[in-house]
Amino acid sequence: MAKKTIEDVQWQGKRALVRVDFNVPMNDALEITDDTRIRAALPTITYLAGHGAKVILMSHLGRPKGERNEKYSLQPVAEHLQGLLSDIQVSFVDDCVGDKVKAAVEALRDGDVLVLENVRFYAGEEKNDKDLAQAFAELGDVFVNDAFGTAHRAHASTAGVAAYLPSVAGFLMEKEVSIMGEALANPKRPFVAIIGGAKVSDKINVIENLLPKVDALLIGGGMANTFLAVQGNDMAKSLVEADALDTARKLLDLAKEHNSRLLLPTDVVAAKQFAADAEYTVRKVSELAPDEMALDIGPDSIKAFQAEIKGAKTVIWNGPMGVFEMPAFAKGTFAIAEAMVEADATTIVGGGDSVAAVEQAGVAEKMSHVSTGGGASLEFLEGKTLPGVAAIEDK
Ligand SMILES: Nc1ncnc2c1ncn2[C@@H]1O[C@H](COP(=O)(O)OP(=O)(O)OP(=O)(O)O)[C@@H](O)[C@H]1O
Ligand SMILES: O=C(O)[C@H](O)COP(=O)(O)O
Repeated sequence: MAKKTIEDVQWQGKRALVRVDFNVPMNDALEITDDTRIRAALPTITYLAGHGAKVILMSHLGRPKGERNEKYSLQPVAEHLQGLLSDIQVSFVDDCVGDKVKAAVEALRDGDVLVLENVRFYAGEEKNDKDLAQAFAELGDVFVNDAFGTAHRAHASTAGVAAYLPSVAGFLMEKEVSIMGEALANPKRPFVAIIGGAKVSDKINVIENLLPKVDALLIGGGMANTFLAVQGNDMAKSLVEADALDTARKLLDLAKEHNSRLLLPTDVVAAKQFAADAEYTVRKVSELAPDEMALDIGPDSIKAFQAEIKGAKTVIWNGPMGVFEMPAFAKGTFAIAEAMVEADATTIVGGGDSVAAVEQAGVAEKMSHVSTGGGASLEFLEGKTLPGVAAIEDK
């Protein structure tokens, strides 16, 4: 990528102020239930420590609304990080600015790691407050942004601080932006995108941005119902967004305009109740009974989608094909994941439920890239410039 990275800096003895995205899920006992985001930051942390930097990590956790709240403390995350980094000394300080934090930074030896308390305990963080950004900047010599998952937020610790320090990307940020950026700007073809999830309205901009670029766009999940309704199918009790019918029509026209093939399901798995134990049956999309709803793509659609994926050289996927939380309606989603694993292609899974699905299927390691960003990867696929990326210096 055309941005400076941690490899462009001489680190020995310098203070690396690193924004990471340690916004990890936790249970009521404050145990981390998925540490993917912490592990994803390790290459940057070990590189910096290994090159003699004093490593100062800042992150948000949850949405504490500008107030200190122990439920959102990063202390358990710091402890978990120490468990992952047995050769490196990791300490924690229960604030993220001020004299106590400055003293903790002073006490660091080259190669040590310090985790600061949640930056969202200060209201200025989300307001991108200049004073807070400056207070962060005083803690480091160079700012490293490795928080791709938060790069769509213009906050004091993601964007504001970059005005006061030399700013470079960490390895995770570099990987996310270069793999997804390259796929969008210069894809190996055929380029196939698969979009699913509940609503068309959440993904309009993604579809608009992808249609001119892709060779084929496969649409599944609840959002496909709205397109199928526009095409004259009676979707019965299925989730259809009445407000998005015009939009769906325009997107179908846009596909024609760009000569991109837009594939919709031809059959679905239908049930009478939205329930895990509901009886289900396979129906052509034109043959739903009045009391049925479509909850997954059907076997013919799976075959058609798989054939597209099999022939592709680049595949990007965002959003499940059905209600994958219920095993009866998860086959379409898992079949897409399997097809991507088998394809001889660059395979990218962007954000949210599709990432959960590839993890459940145990195939995350077999994809070229699984993004650590939910909202951030969606905005990236929309073609937006992410403030956290824009703030990093160009090469
Ligand atoms: N046919 C369907 N009918 C109703 N709900 C559906 C259908 N297909 C998928 N869903 C639901 O859509 C939800 C996922 O939609 P969403 O748009 O949030 O996905 P996503 O792109 O992965 O988003 P996020 O990043 O917010 O997780 C899942 O909970 C799934 O059960
Ligand atoms: O989990 C995420 O998507 C990021 O950490 C950003 O969190 P936010 O939506 O609370 O800003």
